[in-house]
Amino acid sequence: PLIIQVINPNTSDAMTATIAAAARVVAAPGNEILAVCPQEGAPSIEGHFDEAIATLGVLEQVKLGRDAGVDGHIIACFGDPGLLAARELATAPVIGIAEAAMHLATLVATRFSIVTTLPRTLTIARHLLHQYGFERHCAGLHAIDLPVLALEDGSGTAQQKVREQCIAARDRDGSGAVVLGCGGMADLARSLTDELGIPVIDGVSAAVKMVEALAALGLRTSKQGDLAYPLAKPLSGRFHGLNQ
Ligand SMILES: NC(=O)NC1=NC(=O)NC1=O
Repeated sequence: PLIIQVINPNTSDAMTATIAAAARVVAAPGNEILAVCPQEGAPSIEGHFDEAIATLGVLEQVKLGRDAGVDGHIIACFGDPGLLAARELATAPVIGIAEAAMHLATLVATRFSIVTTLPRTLTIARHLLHQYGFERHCAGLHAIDLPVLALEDGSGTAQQKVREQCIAARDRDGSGAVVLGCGGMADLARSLTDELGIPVIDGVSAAVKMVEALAALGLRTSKQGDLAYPLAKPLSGRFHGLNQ
């Protein structure tokens, strides 16, 4: 059995619980989901600045997980904050939910759309499409124009907006699949897939199965070249020891 660390990079416990539940639904029997979030940081991540703040907390959690011997790390925020830095620190695989969802979307459709939260985070999704090489696969990007934590306010308004944007994406973009662009949407994928009749993909569950696949194949983060462990040097103050 595996221990899979799922890191919610924001500090909102309700969203950590949503993410953890979605991960546990799909985890193979016997595999443990260790859901964590940074002790300090941003309550939600809605832009480049928030991502920079969150990255330190992600790295601290990755180090704790590695030292606890987890079999994989998942960065459960759609910006995949700190992904490559985390891979330097990690021994086990590190999967971001955006890359996981995008990869799976390309396996079931020739073109996919993305539905995310605030319009200003659309640029972050575009940057990831470029970084991962999926620009030509993405037929459209949509935002529900609600803040991330609206997904946890219990009103159902955000969930309804996600549903509307997924339907619009299916009917207007000519895409065969939709990627949910927020960790807080993780619990919506199954019901939307059934209702819309096309694959609606959540990156949390996608990442859990990718970690399981990599572990089954004996594949871990390469420590050759740029993903080798961080160079040994004395880090000062709050960063002391983080690179060890
Ligand atoms: N595009 C997003 O909504 N990104 C996110 N911000 C968070 O705090 N969690 C996410 O997944």
